[in-house]
Amino acid sequence: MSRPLGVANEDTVKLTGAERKDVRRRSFRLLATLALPQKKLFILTIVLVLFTNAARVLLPVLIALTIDWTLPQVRQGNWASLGVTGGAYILCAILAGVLLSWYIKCAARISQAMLLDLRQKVFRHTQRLSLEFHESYTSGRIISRQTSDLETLRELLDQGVSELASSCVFIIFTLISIFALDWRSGVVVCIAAVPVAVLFHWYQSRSEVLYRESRVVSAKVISTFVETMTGIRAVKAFRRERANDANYADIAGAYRDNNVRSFNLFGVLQPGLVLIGNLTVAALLAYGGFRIIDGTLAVGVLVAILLAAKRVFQPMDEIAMFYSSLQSATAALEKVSGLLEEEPTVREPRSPRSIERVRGELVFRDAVFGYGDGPVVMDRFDLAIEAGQTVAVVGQTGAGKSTLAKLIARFYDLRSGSLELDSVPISELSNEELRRHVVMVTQEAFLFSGTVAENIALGRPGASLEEIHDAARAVGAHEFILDLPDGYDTDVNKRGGRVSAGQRQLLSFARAFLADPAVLILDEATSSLDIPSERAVQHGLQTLLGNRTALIIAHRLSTVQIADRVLVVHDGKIVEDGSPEELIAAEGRFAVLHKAWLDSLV
Ligand SMILES: Nc1ncnc2c1ncn2[C@@H]1O[C@H](COP(=O)(O)OP(=O)(O)OP(=O)(O)O)[C@@H](O)[C@H]1O
Repeated sequence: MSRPLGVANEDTVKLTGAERKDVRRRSFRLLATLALPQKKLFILTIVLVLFTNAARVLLPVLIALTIDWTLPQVRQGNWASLGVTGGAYILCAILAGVLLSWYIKCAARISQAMLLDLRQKVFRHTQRLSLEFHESYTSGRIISRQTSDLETLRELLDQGVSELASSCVFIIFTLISIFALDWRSGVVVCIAAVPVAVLFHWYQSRSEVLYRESRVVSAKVISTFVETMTGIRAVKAFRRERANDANYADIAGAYRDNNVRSFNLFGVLQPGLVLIGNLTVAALLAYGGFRIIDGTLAVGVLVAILLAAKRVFQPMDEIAMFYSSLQSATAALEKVSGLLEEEPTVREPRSPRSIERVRGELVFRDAVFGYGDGPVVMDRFDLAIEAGQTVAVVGQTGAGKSTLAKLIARFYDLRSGSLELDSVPISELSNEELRRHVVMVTQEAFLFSGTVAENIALGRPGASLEEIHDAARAVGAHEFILDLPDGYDTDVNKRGGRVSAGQRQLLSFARAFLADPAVLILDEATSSLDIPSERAVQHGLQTLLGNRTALIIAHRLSTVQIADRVLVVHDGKIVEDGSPEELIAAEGRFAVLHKAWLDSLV
């Protein structure tokens, strides 16, 4: 039987005994790592809970004392006894209030610190996970882990835990006080614990599956929403609105049904507890009444016992609520801990090597690669690219051009064989060093929120404004940047700051220029541009390439003209390799592509 590692069994609602044990163990381990740094505050909170509840429990005992001892004393003229019990009562009431307020503050500090820690852990960890993980685990799911699951945990930690601790201590103290007043009545209250335990067990076994299902369905609601909105252009282009509405209504309906079933279950638990509570008080009253007639119980004691018994069942309501949010939060914790258990497939080397003077020579040897467990995309691949060479990679769609680029950038690791940069396997370089030597400019030319200058500076954090301007000038982006509303300080996400696809491309060239890597990869980098814009960026491109090693993946053969060498890739293999002129003369695949391109220009 396989262990439900990471997010593997995330959508399974009914787990086997062993799976359930594993999932619970990792959830509580996570909770423990979050709680551990709050150790001192926890101890203080426990002490406060004990004292607050001791003060609260003393109140009905003091009432019993007043009825059975103080009143007869006052009748005999001893007014000082009233001062003693009255003063003690006021003192206990004030103490209970002050300690309660302190305790609430401590509990809130603990829960907020734990949540902050968890939120950061989830963010940091999901960022660290490899591309392979993100390609199968949709962003919608991650958003649901980060929002709805953490929100469920927040509800539990914010109110649930503190109320549970307080309620339990209160119940125990109250029970002790009942035993102290009259042990026989204490036994009656304890008997009532049997149906309470049966009811909780019934609720727990049914709600566990329901709450796990709730997490799965809630993640689906969020994922569907996020994916529809991210693909809103395609939705509109293909008129998917109506079909999406129906799909969303089904998923949201399933979530509603799940919630209704949870409420129905809770609707049995809560009134069940109230009923048991009322029956116990009635039993105590009947039993106590007979004993007053017998003369074996004082009236004041019975009043205090009844007050205390009512108070034993009062927090049951809160415990029921807590139990419900505990079940929900446990299901959420199962999912979040699963996500945190995932390991990046592309790992940092334990003892990284370093390249002293990087030249930019790339060598694939007997490289085998496939995505995840999928089919082999590159089989026993060999390729050597000299330092400083500009290599264009062409080939049909799906031939493996982008895969080649992504392997050099180490977005994925090879299944076997090696890929070396200046004779050092790239998997032995630290991520930081590899990113310094190899920069990839992608088609999307993603801009982060912030100013134009900040976006260029990403290429080399800490670069001066002068260096940023020089980089923009070098690739021909300076002029259009100056025309933006605030020049280099223009916010790229604000109205007026939005730039065209070609301008975005130039900004990413400037970023890469500033980074000054030894190896530059341009994956379809100019394909989103129209012919005039492409001409405009050609100059920038030439400057950018300079003397570095460059791998250009281009559908448009105009870019190929600036290459020293052309590789034609087919089915993950290099089928032609030579200078553009040689390949045209050889009349192979490249010559056909080249002719078709020339014809298209006419
Ligand atoms: N993330 C992925 N997961 C699984 N298979 C993938 C992934 N990306 C690409 N592939 C597969 O790998 C093969 C090579 O794809 P690749 O993207 O490298 O081709 P390409 O030559 O760049 O194509 P195009 O010119 O259309 O971008 C294809 O069969 C493709 O289906």
